[in-house]
Amino acid sequence: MQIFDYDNILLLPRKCRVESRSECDASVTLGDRSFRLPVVPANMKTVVDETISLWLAQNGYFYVMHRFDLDNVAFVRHMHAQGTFASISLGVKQADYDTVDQLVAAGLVPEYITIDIAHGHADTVKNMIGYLKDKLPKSFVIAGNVGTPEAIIDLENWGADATKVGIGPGKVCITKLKTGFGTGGWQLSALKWCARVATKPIIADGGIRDHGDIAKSIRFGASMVMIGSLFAGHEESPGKTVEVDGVLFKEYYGSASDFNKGEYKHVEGKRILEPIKGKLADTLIEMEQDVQSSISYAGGKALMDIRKVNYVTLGGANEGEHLLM
Ligand SMILES: NC(=O)C1=CN([C@@H]2O[C@H](COP(=O)(O)OP(=O)(O)OC[C@H]3O[C@@H](n4cnc5c(N)ncnc54)[C@H](OP(=O)(O)O)[C@@H]3O)[C@@H](O)[C@H]2O)C=CC1
Ligand SMILES: Nc1nc2c(ncn2[C@@H]2O[C@H](COP(=O)(O)O)[C@@H](O)[C@H]2O)c(=O)[nH]1
Repeated sequence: MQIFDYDNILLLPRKCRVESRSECDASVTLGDRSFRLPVVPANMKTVVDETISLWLAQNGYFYVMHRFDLDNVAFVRHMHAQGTFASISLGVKQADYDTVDQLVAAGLVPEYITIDIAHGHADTVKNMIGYLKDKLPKSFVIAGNVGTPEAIIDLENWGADATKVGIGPGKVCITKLKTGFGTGGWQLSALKWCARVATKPIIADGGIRDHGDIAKSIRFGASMVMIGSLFAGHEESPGKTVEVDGVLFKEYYGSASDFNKGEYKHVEGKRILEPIKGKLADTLIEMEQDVQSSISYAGGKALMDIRKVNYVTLGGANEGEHLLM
């Protein structure tokens, strides 16, 4: 198996089929909804909050609300009252089963539910998927995180409608250092490996550092990418604003960091500062334009045309050209 990451790959252009990049459609379908971009901000406390979730939903973007110190029932009710879809996260503990029961009792059906735990290839996830499919059969269930084809096959067989791939590639992840496991450093080829067996959408989660990495993820089998660090440093970002030598930053911490957990136990995340770079809406527009450019370089008009391109690997033993035959 070839091992590579975002920095070791470049996609190869095909003859252009548009006169303007505005003809290229960056939208993607997940479940029975279509979204402007194949990008979702990470379901982390320093990346999304209720206000950002509502704004994203109302402006044609997918979102996944985080699950920490949150009343999921009130959140779903609020989103539905605003006329938008509800997309929540759950864990696998008794409190999460209680949340499902409360949603059912209140007659609330979230359109999207993401089961979000560190080691998603687990019977606890199997049981939660089964519970959701029984109690909330109309909800679209995303399950993760995983990093192997075996896990993709199991999660799909257990009933997940989409899977999330990425164990430790994130900017505030320390899973690799603390446990010796994960896809950190080879996330893109792990995605390729997983995509070979997937029959349902994959969300590639973590490790995106540049907008071009979105197209690379699509090329290697993702339907969507989840991004934390590139979204954490905006004026509206929920993290605390910190001033260092006259420069403004936003704090960005891992969901498995002591900052999120409130205790130092099974810590697999850290806290960093991201420079503030303006408004979230502007970054999303720039991302859309960059994905449109990617589609045009792919010689296409639609997002999935990116899947048709060849690529080269740069540096290392795998260096060379890779042609689609
Ligand atoms: N994508 C990634 O690489 C990672 C992401 N995270 C994020 O951090 C947050 C917290 O995750 P998590 O700690 O799973 O959530 P929770 O604290 O809600 O734990 C979920 C359940 O899984 C158990 N659990 C957690 N890790 C493992 C493991 N390695 N093996 C067996 N059981 C495990 C926990 O029990 P117990 O704690 O008693 O073991 C608990 O019962 C999530 O948002 C997650 O996505 C965390 C680490 C890696
Ligand atoms: N190993 C850990 N992974 C974490 C933690 N908190 C979040 N995450 C994952 O990172 C991505 C975001 O990655 P980025 O490279 O875009 O910043 C996020 O979606 C989670 O999957 C953590 O504490 N430890």
